[in-house]
Amino acid sequence: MIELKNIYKSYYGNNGQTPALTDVSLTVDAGDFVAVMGPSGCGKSTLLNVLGLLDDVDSGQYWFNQNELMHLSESRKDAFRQTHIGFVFQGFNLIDELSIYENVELPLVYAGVGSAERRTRTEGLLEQLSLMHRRHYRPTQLSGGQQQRAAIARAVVTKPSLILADEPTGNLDSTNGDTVMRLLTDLNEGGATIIMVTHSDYDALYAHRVVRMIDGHIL
Ligand SMILES: Nc1ncnc2c1ncn2[C@@H]1O[C@H](COP(=O)(O)OP(=O)(O)OP(=O)(O)O)[C@@H](O)[C@H]1O
Repeated sequence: MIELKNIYKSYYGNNGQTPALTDVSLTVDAGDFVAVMGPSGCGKSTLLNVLGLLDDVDSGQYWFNQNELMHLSESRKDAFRQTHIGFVFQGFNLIDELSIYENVELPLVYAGVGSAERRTRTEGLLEQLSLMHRRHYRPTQLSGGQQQRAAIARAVVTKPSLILADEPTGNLDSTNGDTVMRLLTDLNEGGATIIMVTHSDYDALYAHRVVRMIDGHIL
């Protein structure tokens, strides 16, 4: 499903060049559940951003179902991301001005899904994640676990084939963390491919395999 070939990526700024990924190659099959682990600064988030088409690379190829993506125009990358990829960010990235319902529904609005279907899917997920009773609340009025569940609902409401999760339990206690990991497991069993960055050996047990990084390399 996914093949990264010889990816190099540096950040360029006032402090000169900072290499973040050095000759990274990675193959992920459809239906896999991969945990990416490694010390702080080794390039995990950069790798996830590259996989999510949020970051350009200096060189290398990104194949997704036989299509090379790095050469696409920005608008085609946007369209690809909307259709195929769901992101779960560490800091939730929910929009404070919108209700939980509106946050979860938003990707469907962008995708041009009709209102009846939007409602069915949004309510279905909110129900499944025990958030229906909080659907009119703003994100800041929810607990950390509820916010993370809402962020996952938003990430998966378009039924993406690839879910990218950056430390999805990072801000949660163990009970909420388990709920989130079980939810990711359910989505994986439903056919979604998952790539998850984590510092937690416990969370990595939910994955089928662990990819270890150090200094911008995959070991
Ligand atoms: N915007 C940026 N500008 C310059 N350097 C950056 C930028 N973002 C990341 N880096 C550098 O790139 C390297 C990889 O960073 P990255 O965030 O991918 O690491 P990480 O493994 O996700 O770390 P952590 O576990 O602490 O989140 C680090 O050396 C970091 O300092």
